[in-house]
Amino acid sequence: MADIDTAPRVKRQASPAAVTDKIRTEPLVDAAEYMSGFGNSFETEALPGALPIGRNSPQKINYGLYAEQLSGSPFTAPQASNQRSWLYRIRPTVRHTGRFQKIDRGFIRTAPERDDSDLPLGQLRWGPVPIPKKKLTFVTGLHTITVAGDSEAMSGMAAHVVIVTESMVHEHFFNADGELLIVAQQGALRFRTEFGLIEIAPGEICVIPRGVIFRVELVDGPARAYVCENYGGGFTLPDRGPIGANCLANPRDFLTPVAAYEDVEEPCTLYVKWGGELFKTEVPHSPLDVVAWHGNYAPYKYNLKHFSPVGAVLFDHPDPSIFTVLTSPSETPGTANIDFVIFPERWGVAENTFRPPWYHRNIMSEFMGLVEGVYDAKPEGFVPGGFSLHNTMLPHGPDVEAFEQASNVELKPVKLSNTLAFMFETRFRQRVTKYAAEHEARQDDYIDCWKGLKKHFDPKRREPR
Ligand SMILES: O=C(O)Cc1cc(O)ccc1O
Ligand SMILES: [Fe+2]
Repeated sequence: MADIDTAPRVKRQASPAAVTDKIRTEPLVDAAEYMSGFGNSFETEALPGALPIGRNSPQKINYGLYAEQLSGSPFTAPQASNQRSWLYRIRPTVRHTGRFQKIDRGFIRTAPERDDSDLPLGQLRWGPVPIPKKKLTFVTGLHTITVAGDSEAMSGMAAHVVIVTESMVHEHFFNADGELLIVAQQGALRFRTEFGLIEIAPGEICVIPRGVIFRVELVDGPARAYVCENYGGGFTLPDRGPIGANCLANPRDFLTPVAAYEDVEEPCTLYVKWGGELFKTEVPHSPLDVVAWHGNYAPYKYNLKHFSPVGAVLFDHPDPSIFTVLTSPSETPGTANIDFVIFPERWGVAENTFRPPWYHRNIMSEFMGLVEGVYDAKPEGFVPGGFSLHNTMLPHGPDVEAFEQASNVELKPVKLSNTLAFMFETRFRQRVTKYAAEHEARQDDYIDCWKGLKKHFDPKRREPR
């Protein structure tokens, strides 16, 4: 039996999740509650009757709330990609921002800047970035590893590693440069957002759309996560083509929080990433004051255990696109701005097949991370919390050990267990930041993992068909 969480995940009775005196650092008693579905038009209210019925913007709103629209696509985007939500809140967001002050952006970088280092072109791999003793929040702990494309043109991405050792208290953040896909690797994270509460643990992901205000708290100790910042079209489910209506990531397994607000009159700092710079603004109250909302532009989470992989059931190794969880499309059909691809537990059954990834060169660039376990192409050196970069057109594939093993092993059905790797794959080159280039976790000897691949060529050798 696959180890699948069968407990109900969606509590349908939304209880008012209000906090009225101070900002919480403990989970709400009745912690996260979610609604199921991907890209739905959701509606949720933390106080009964807070949502106007049949209209968005009546003259007066129950409880004295303000109505505000948050647009995730141009007003006139085609129906299928049109995204917006209506938020009914204690104060409009314009009251949650004062004058902005530019501050040090730390290790955050944004395309298209070249954060020059002397690192020559090459296949690259890093061990895990250690979790230090010093205090790092979700904002100060963001370390950019690669940038790709052009955030000004709203295309491309950045790959970051975030290390969190401290909860944000009286601090909030929004990113105007892109949406954030967070892949929890070590330790759980609680996202208190304008739209409600999301908790993720290793093996789970969440997506915070561009512009959504949130703060991040620790749940059970320090945390490390990978973050894909998507400057382009919002992540969506890939078309399944001939696979049909089911498998891969199913819409019902995506969870969006129910409304939860706090009515807190205490000084708060709002950090904003805008145009590659970091700003802050101070206001005397919490911005997480949305009592009700409806719409299809909202954060969501997904447990990667619910991904149903489809693969080769007789022979050969399919392209990794078969394992796409989410895709950020570009204007060119079939050419993703980003594909978020996972390599989860699965069975290997293909006959007369070299089962690990083939040796290859790819026009797309591949940033990979490992949440847990072992990746079949790299049994050594690619460790949980680490990451690798195989850039546009750079050759790569299984290391010597994986090649020897897969070339000689008896091909019985084998369960690949204890493994969860992923890839942020983009159509753009990924530029390595100075921080990543100079980091001591970078494995200078990475390319030696292929050094032992020997010449086996023999013009007289024939394999049985
Ligand atoms: O390079 C990698 O390890 C990722 C990858 C996996 C796979 O099964 C096929 C192609 C590919 O790029
Ligand atoms: Fe690859």
